[in-house]
Amino acid sequence: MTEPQTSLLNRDVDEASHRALAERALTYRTVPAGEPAFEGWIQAVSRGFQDGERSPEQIAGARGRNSGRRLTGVFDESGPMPEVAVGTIASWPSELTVPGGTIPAGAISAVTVAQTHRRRGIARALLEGEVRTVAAAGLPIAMLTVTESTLYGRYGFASAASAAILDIDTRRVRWAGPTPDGRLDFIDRRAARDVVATLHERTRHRTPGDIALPPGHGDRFTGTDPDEKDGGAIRCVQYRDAAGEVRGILTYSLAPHERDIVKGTAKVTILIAETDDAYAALWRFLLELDLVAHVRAELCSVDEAVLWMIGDRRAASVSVFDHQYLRILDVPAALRARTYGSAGRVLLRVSDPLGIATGEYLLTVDDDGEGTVATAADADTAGADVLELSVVELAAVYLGGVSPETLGRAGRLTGTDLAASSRMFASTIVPRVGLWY
Ligand SMILES: CC(=O)SCCNC(=O)CCNC(=O)[C@H](O)C(C)(C)COP(=O)(O)OP(=O)(O)OC[C@H]1O[C@@H](n2cnc3c(N)ncnc32)[C@H](O)[C@@H]1OP(=O)(O)O
Repeated sequence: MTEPQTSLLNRDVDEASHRALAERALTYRTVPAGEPAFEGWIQAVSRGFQDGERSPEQIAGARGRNSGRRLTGVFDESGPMPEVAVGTIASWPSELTVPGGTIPAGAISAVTVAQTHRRRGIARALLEGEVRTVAAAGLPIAMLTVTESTLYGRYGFASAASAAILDIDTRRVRWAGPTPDGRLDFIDRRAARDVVATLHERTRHRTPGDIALPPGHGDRFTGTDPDEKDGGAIRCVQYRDAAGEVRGILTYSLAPHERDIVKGTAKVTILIAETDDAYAALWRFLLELDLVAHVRAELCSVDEAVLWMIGDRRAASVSVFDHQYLRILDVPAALRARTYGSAGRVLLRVSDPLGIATGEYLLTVDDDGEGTVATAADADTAGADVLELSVVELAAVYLGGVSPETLGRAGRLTGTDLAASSRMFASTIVPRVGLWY
C-alpha cells in the first residue's frame, strides 16, 4: 500500500473538478515547485493575498519553501497573462494532535482566486477537488486556517480549536507566577530556528489541535528565510533549565510608540515552552521588558496560564477567534484516533453535503477512555445514545473545543443525552494550534 504521504504529493488533479473547470474553458493542473510554471503560481498567490509582485529572489525563496507541497493551479489560457494562475491551492501530508494521540491529516493552504475571476465557482472546484484528493490519499482528516470564517463550512469544515489574542498592559502587571531557577539568553536567529523546530516537535503531541511544523515554515518565526528583508527585527531568547537543557524559546519583535519611547509594544512571534519553568520565565521576561508598555500575543490558548500570573487579571484583554478548521473524511478512523473523557455508547448519525463521511457509526468507549467504532449495519445499536449531526458539527466537537450540549443549545445538532455525549467528547486540554499555515 502507498503511504498517504507519497500518495497525496504524487496525485493528479481530481477528475470531477477537472471536468467542472474544463466546462468553463479553464485548465486545472498541478504545478510542481521545481518547474518554471511555479513562478505564475506563486505570483497569483501573492496577488490573491493582496501582497506585491514577487522578485526573482523571493520566487527562489518561495520555491524552496513549497517543495514539500502539492501545488495546484487553475489557468485561463484566453487571458493576456495565461502563465499566471487565476486560482491556486496547496496541500501536504501532516499530523494532527488529538486528545490522547495523533492522526494523519492533509493540510490545505494558499487558496486564492483572481479578483477578475471571482464568484464563478473556481474556489469551490479547488476546495472540493482538494478535499476529495486528501480523502483518496487515505488521510482521514483535512485541515486549514482561514482568512474568513464564512468560507469553509460549505465544504464540511468547522473550527475545532479557537485562538486567543492576548493584549497585556505591562504597567498593570505584578508578577504572581513562579520564579524559575534556569537562565535566559539572547541567541542568534539561525540557532533559534533550530531550537524552534526541536521544541515544537517535542511539544506538539501535548495539545489537541497542534500539527507537525509545515514544510517551509522553519524560518518563519525567526525571520531567517534568505529572501526575508525585515528578519533582523526579530529577537530570540532561549530558556535553559538548571540542568543546562534548553526548554523554551521566545521570538518577538518591538514596535516603538510614535511619541513616547517608554510605551513600546512587544509582539510575540512564537513562544514554545517544554516545561512550566520555561513558560513562566519567558512570559515574565516579556512582561518586564524595558521601554515596553504592551505585549501582544496572537495565537494563544483560550486557557492560557499566564492570565493567572499577572496579579491584575484586567491587565490583559483577551479576544477569541476561530482558528484551526478540520474536515473529517473518515469517521471511524477519526473516532478511533482519540481517547475520550467518559465511558458510554453513542450512535452517531452523520450527514455530509459532499457525501464523503455520511453514515451511522457506533462509538463505544471503555472505562479507560479507549474507543472502538463500528458501522451501525455491523453492530447492535440497541440502548445506545444517539447523536444526530452533520460532518461540520462533528469536526467542531472532535477535539473537545466545544461540547455537543452547547451545539445542541445552538440548534446545530440533536441527541438523546447531550450531557453524556459532552462528557465523552470532553478534553482536559483546551485545543489550540500556535501557528498560521
Ligand atoms: C485555507 C486558506 O488558504 S484561507 C485563504 C482564502 N483566500 C483569501 O482570503 C484570498 C482572497 N479571496 C479569494 O481569493 C477568493 O475571494 C476566495 C478564494 C475566498 C473565493 O473564491 P471564488 O472563486 O470567488 O469562490 P466561489 O465562486 O467558488 O464561491 C464558492 C462559494 O463560496 C462563497 N463565497 C466566496 N467568497 C466568499 C466570501 N468572501 N464570503 C462568503 N462567501 C463566499 C460563494 O458565494 C459560493 O457559495 P455557494 O457555492 O455555497 O453558493
